[in-house]
Amino acid sequence: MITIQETEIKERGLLGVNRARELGRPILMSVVHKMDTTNPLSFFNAGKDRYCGERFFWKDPTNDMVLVGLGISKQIQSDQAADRFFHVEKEWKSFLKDGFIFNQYKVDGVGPLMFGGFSFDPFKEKTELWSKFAASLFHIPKFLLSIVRGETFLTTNIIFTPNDDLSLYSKSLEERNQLLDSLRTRISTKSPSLMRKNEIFPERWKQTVDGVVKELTNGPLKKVVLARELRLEFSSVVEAETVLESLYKQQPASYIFAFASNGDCFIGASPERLIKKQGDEVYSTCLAGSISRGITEEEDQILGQTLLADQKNLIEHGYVVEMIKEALEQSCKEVILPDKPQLMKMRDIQHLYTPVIGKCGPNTSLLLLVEKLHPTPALGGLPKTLAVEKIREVEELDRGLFGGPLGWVDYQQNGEFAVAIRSGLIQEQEVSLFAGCGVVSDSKSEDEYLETALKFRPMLRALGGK
Ligand SMILES: C=C(O[C@H]1C=CC=C(C(=O)O)[C@@H]1O)C(=O)O
Ligand SMILES: [Mg+2]
Repeated sequence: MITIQETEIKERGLLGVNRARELGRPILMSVVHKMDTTNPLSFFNAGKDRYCGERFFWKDPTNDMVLVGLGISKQIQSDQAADRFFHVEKEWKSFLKDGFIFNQYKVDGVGPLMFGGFSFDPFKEKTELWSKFAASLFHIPKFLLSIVRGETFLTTNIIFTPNDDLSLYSKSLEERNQLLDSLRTRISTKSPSLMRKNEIFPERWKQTVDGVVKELTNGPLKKVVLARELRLEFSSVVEAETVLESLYKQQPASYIFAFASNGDCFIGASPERLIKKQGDEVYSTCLAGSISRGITEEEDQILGQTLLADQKNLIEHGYVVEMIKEALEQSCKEVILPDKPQLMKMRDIQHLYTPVIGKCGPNTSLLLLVEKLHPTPALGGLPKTLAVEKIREVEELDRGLFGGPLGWVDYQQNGEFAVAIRSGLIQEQEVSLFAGCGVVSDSKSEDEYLETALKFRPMLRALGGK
């Protein structure tokens, strides 16, 4: 329980009202409190009725940062393609300007923070599938639960407009108390049954892979990542909280995310970091090259060793390392990475993995780094622009947020973005799953097809399918 003094209500209410009137525009007031340990899934569930299409969830693989947002106090959204990263950053900074932030904790991920993502390719024609999400979409929640390295905080964001009066502050606190009172609410854990599985044109997809392979042998394209969709139909509405709970249990080493917008929910468990910024340090990940897990420990090790020595996968991985290193060297004083990949083992799949650390200036923009990196050749290809154009031309899928940068930025401009893969889009009784694979000149379309099937598995399991 958070106790509030009467004087705080009056003083802060007055501050907000006065400044909004003085400046003649909306003003943010953000208040941070420390809380007792709270289950993040219960917090997400507590928002089910009141904030249904206005929720997000984020957990990083180390469990250092869990974020749950309920309600929307401000939305930054645009379908404009040009300079989209710059525009989001500009709007974020102008939203923070002249606001009041009551935060005594020097911890990243608390206080005002925006969560959201960018579509994979804003120049690709948008289809009905992604109609509920703007191509650049960020939410600044009304209430943010942050669990940072084991400590729990609650941020309440209030927007004072010139027409508001003192009572806005106390109303917001009332709403918060109601929310905290409903934390114990349990949701039904009954999963709907999977009725139909529809692979979207698998044979045509393989032909597209074959066509791209032919082009790769003649250059200048070296790698193109091609993705496909699996559309699922269930016996009743699929609840994001049930899927989230399953992903949380089944994929502890992944980023777990859910992002609801206008009734649809983009959800997944991605192993891939795009970029994390903490002060003047940045961290990225090269992840590309895949093989299945073994049933026995021995088989698993043999598969891992096979992957580490496989030329096709080493080339596929090497392109990602080359590009990320080069992109970070443009913004960082120092970039450190091992000279050989190691293995990252997830529940269904193992990957070639090279971690990258960079030292940048304290004022380096996180979104500028996102712009430089996205898409890495793990999702786009090499050379970057040509590969994205090729995908736009030959891929039938509207990727939307799949494969794009998804994550958060706090008011100190720290934050983290994952590459939104191993993911799906929940649309009431139906769900689309997405998976891609790196196509290089040695690729065989049948193998790539099987690799994408493996990548559907984490989401399929979480949905109760096989
Ligand atoms: C594009 C995906 O995975 C990427 C990340 C790791 C390994 C990959 C690969 O081996 O092809 C992909 O580049 C996906 O999961 O949809
Ligand atoms: Mg691959």
